[in-house]
Amino acid sequence: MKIFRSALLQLQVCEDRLKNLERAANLIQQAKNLGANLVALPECFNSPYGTKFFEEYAESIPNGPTCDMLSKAAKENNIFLVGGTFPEKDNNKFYNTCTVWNPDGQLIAKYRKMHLFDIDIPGKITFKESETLHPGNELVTFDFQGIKVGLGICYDLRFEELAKLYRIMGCKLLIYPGAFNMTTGPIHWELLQRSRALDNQLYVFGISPARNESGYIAWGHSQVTDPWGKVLAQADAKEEIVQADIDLNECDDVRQQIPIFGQRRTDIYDTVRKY
Ligand SMILES: NC(=O)CC(=O)C(=O)O
Repeated sequence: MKIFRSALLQLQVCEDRLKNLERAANLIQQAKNLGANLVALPECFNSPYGTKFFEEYAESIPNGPTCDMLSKAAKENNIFLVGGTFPEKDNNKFYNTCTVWNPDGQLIAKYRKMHLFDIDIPGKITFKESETLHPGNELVTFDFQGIKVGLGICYDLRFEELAKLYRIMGCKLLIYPGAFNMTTGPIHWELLQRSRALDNQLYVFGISPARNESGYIAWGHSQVTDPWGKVLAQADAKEEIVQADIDLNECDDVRQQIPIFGQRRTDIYDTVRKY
């Protein structure tokens, strides 16, 4: 499918897991009513974003209320659903994990955040995901009706090598559920997505929770960027659905007209996956 409608769900997340799931299910249905066939949720959509919440809200995959909701919503609405992220528990370890569901409600991909968000900007923000989480060690793609889609989560956006490897693997779309904050969001969120899109000549989706009022405050501004690096659609801070019609001919056009991928000097440098 070369042209399809996508919907990014900038969900308002609260401390009540079941309310978050209900609200997400409702927005998914609204997205379907708008004609979307690829729908994506934000990072940490079943819980507030914070190391003190991860263990309490963690579920094993594919068992648990969050997977149940995602599977049912994908099936009932006959859509591909990128289930944002939620804390995963596996063998007493915790991960920040994205699941993807097909229109039959089957789990078709699972990606664990590879680069944990450990930063310290004095007087602004200190965050250490590695206090409770383990990183994932695998790149993950899925097939959306003939299109290869690569997955990353939030801080992963900052690592160009990951995006480049997905390009090398043949991706035309990268999807990043993410929750940037009020310090890094205004300066980096849009720029990073445009950079990944431009460098790799592919579409990039960034899906944030809506702005909340306390704790870790999400920047919002969920965004769709095209392979020219142009922002096609962007949310403000509140809950909303960002809808965009994606034309993959744009990827082919930019790749043909500015053929940088084949012009890389891989005799001098390269980006290599080590497993
Ligand atoms: N929350 C993240 O993982 C990343 C982030 O906010 C940033 O890179 O800035």
